[in-house]
Amino acid sequence: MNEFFITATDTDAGKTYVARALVTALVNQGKQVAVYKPVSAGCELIDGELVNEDASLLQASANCRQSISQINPIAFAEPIAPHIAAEQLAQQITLPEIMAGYEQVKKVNADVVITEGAGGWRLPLGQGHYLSEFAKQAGHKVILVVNMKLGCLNHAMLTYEAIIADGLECIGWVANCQQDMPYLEENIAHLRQLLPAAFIARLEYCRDIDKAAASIDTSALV
Ligand SMILES: Nc1ncnc2c1ncn2[C@@H]1O[C@H](COP(=O)(O)OP(=O)(O)OP(=O)(O)O)[C@@H](O)[C@H]1O
Ligand SMILES: C[C@H](N)[C@H](N)CCCCCC(=O)O
Ligand SMILES: [Mg+2]
Repeated sequence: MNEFFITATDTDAGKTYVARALVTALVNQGKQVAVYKPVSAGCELIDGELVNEDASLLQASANCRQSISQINPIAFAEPIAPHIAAEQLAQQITLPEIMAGYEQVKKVNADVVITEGAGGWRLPLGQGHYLSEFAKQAGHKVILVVNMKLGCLNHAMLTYEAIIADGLECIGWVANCQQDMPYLEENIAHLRQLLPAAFIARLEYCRDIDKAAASIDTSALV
């Protein structure tokens, strides 16, 4: 089983978008693909269950018939930093809970599991822990989504450095070009030189996820 963790330069950078495109590309190659979104904040209450949009979108792209609660075991209603949402409810987000949720996902026996983080690499869980520790404990390979906008060079480099300093492998990065950026080509060219990871995709603004999927080079993932 191949296991990947999607992180990004920031929240709203395109992790879910890239994860959906990647899942779609792998499903189109005939793979069984499962998904995991361990922690979410920003949910709708549907039939008594907190449903996060990322989890629903990932569920719709994947092909392992997972429930929303299996995909996203830790969910908070408010769209805020998850550990603050937990604090407000006098709850704690713990790594064992996140690992236990992942054990359930592994039982699906998929060929590939794509996990989407929340926020950026160093997302706090509270009590001095971070979501990056889950990626490390689970031994995931990391894919970095760079939201192409002014300031992304610094964010991309710092994120890459933190992934490596944590002892994980960053196997690839995606340039997510969802907005106009002056000198976009130059910025991408510099990142290709600066980031020692495979350039997996350049994604333009596009609402058609199948088109985005077709732009992904999955060869670095095998
Ligand atoms: N290349 C793109 N083309 C069109 N829309 C995009 C693209 N990239 C991202 N978006 C849209 O931008 C918004 C933010 O992207 P997304 O939800 O994937 O970010 P995220 O990193 O997953 O955020 P979060 O930290 O909340 O999980 C979404 O509405 C998404 O559909
Ligand atoms: C609500 C938002 N869309 C994400 N789900 C959570 C982003 C948390 C970011 C925390 C931080 O690093 O400041
Ligand atoms: Mg997301």
